[in-house]
Amino acid sequence: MNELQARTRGSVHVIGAGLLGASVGLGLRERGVDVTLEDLSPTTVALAADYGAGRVRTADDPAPALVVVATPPDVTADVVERALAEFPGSVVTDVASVKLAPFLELASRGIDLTNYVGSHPMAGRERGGAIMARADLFTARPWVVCRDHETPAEALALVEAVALDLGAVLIEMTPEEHDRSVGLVSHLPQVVSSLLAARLVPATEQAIGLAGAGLRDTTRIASSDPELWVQILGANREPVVELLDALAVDIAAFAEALRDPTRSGAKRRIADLLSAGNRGVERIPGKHGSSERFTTLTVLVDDRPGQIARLLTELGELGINMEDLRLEHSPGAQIGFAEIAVLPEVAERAIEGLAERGWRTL
Ligand SMILES: NC(=O)C1=CN([C@@H]2O[C@H](COP(=O)(O)OP(=O)(O)OC[C@H]3O[C@@H](n4cnc5c(N)ncnc54)[C@H](O)[C@@H]3O)[C@@H](O)[C@H]2O)C=CC1
Ligand SMILES: O=C(O)C(=O)Cc1ccc(O)cc1
Repeated sequence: MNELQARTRGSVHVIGAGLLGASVGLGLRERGVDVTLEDLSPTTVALAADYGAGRVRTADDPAPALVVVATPPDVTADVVERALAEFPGSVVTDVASVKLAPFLELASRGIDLTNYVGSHPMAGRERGGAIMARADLFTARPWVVCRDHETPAEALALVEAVALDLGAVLIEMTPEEHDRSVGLVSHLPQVVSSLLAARLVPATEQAIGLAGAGLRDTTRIASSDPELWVQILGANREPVVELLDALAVDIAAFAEALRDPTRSGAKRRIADLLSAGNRGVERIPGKHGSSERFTTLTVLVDDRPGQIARLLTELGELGINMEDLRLEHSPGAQIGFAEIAVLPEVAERAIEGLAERGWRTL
């Protein structure tokens, strides 16, 4: 086992040993953190323990330093309340996909929330369950932490230590900011993807047989668990309904323009909406060739064995860290393109260094 030094001090108790809970357990166990597991389902606890996500809590175990509540959103407030009562000296966090509803629910019950810090890792999979868990689920993914001014520094530090031990990138937000943001980047895409995929149900085999990457890209998350999403969307309905209403206006405008594209201004309206999409997609972090944070160099690569390996080695020798790589090559063509994303401040040095070594960049 790769026991890297853990930032997390003390033991962690996970309540809800499904996809998220077991993934937290697996990742922390890799760091040598003592993890105990609990679930309504004894089979889920046994499975998660068998996978190496932790062990069953015993009556002799001292209170954990941190409790991670990874149960469905509709029971999150209840489970957090119970954890705060059962472990009064422990910090309690949850990983539910919505942050305002559980917080307001807890606050309305008059519970002391000093030791509660809501959080949300922006990482998941289409299917839940311990069997789908992965130790690296959170690697390089944002992990939102919702503190308030009364959150003790040690409580915040403990939740942050767990997120960092799991390889995540910390982001602080208020519950309201969080829910608005995920409404746009996670909940609206889920609805659109599901509704789009639902159009395929009555389609002929012949039509479905023509499906390619475009349809796969836009419908991947339509395989998500409806039960979980009914809860998430219900708990974040205000921002999501607002976004859906705005999208419906755009869809109606698009259809109207397309109904008679010969009408004056119609083609421009269509082009404007499509190019707004181009600008939007370019803002997605990590999307190829797009991130504002990186400069993309296109390097011409001869279609000979070992060329890409040589290019990467030589970039390494130049001390250039590659942030992203995309290869483009048409079968049969004598040349390919390696699109390499680098930090803007090293782009010029990379171009010069590569030119000196005989590479052609566009
Ligand atoms: N699935 C995803 O992609 C993501 C989910 N989340 C959030 O993580 C939380 C868990 O989701 P998943 O791990 O996907 O679900 P899951 O269904 O894989 O696991 C949830 C587990 O909680 C257990 N459980 C339910 N009620 C309980 C209770 N009262 N006490 C103890 N255990 C209980 C269930 O038996 C189940 O094993 C949810 O709040 C969800 O919003 C956050 C990020 C991504
Ligand atoms: O598939 C994806 O793009 C995800 O990132 C999944 C996901 C689902 C629910 C969340 O609350 C957070 C992340």
